[in-house]
Amino acid sequence: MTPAARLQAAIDLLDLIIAAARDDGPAADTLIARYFRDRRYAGSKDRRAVRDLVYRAIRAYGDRPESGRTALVGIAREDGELAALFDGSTHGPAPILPGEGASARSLLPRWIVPELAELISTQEQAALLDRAPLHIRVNPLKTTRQIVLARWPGAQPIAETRQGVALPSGTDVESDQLARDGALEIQDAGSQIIAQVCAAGPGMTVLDLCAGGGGKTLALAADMAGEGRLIAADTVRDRLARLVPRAERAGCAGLIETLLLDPGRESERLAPLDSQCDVVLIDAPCSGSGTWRRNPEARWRLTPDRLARIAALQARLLQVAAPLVKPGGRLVYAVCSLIDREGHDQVQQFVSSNFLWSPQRSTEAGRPWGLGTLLSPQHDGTDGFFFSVLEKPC
Ligand SMILES: C[S@@+](CC[C@H](N)C(=O)[O-])C[C@H]1O[C@@H](n2cnc3c(N)ncnc32)[C@H](O)[C@@H]1O
Repeated sequence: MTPAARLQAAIDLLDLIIAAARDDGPAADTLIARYFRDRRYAGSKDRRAVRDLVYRAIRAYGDRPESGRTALVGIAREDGELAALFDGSTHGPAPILPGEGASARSLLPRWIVPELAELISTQEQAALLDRAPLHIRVNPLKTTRQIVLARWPGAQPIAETRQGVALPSGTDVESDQLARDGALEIQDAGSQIIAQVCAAGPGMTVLDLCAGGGGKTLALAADMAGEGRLIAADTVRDRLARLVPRAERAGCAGLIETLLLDPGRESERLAPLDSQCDVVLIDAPCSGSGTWRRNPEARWRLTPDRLARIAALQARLLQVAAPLVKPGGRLVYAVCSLIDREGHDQVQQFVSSNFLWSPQRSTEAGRPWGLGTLLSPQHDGTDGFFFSVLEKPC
């Protein structure tokens, strides 16, 4: 492919990605893979160049661009070499017309900025799109942090985590024997801290209400050292199915029960756990604004309506979870988001109608924010999270 043809391919792909973001369609990576499956003439260099252009555009715009062309014309305005590729050649894009519309750069969707926690400075907002570090969690059921630290030059323990290790970016973790044996998992330090503040221990009954593929479930299982009852619940069968082989590899399958919930009827299925749980973790479905550095395209999918629906679900999940905690037990509420409506305000609202529950400060990590803690990429080197630990009255 000529450089101009690669640019046209990026424009076409961005059109598909923009439409999918608007209509809740497939993720950018899926669309890119499909696009090249149908274009076998594109070699690996072509694919890499097109993908780089697509992601450059995705990172450049917080608001969904009008089209692939307006997105790349916007970038071409700052990059003469790219502008020269709008050359009207056979497979290339038409020349840029004088006064042609171009998308305006922004880091975050404009409407979201006033929704972010006040603590998040403009610099921190920019850091939400920085490159994410590579963090792993060592599985103490299989190995030790010392062994893992010795495995890779440049590996560093992560402060505030018991089992976290930061690795140089690009380290091939997934094909390493330790990963294949379930001795480590790729997991952001923020997620590790949230699992830690649950303070799960041997012999406890623990419910992971939104367990998904089980990232935090596995960390809870390790803290329980294989003893007790750990229920991993979710409304999506495929996500829970992914947890099973991971738990087997991690050596904790015997501890974990999976429980598929019916959306809207969660309480019926969970009734046998009424007042039984030492810990309930709600790792709530959220906008994901704290993980936009890993998934920048998600900025184009979030709308005010969608945020309102997510916030309503989060409030309902707090109501579902509260009766399941035993007197003196803990409810841990977490979102990978820095939007107050999803974190700070949810807990405030919960405690105002459940005023005997007491918020606990259970880690030195992050900054106190309302009745919980905020973690952010710039301040803490983690993804962005809000979490709160609430103790049920005895
Ligand atoms: C933030 S993700 C969980 C990530 C997971 N805890 C981990 O650490 O890998 C939120 C999860 O909530 C689940 N979910 C959505 N609605 C739910 C509901 N009504 N009840 C329980 N889980 C729900 C989603 O399917 C999704 O897996």
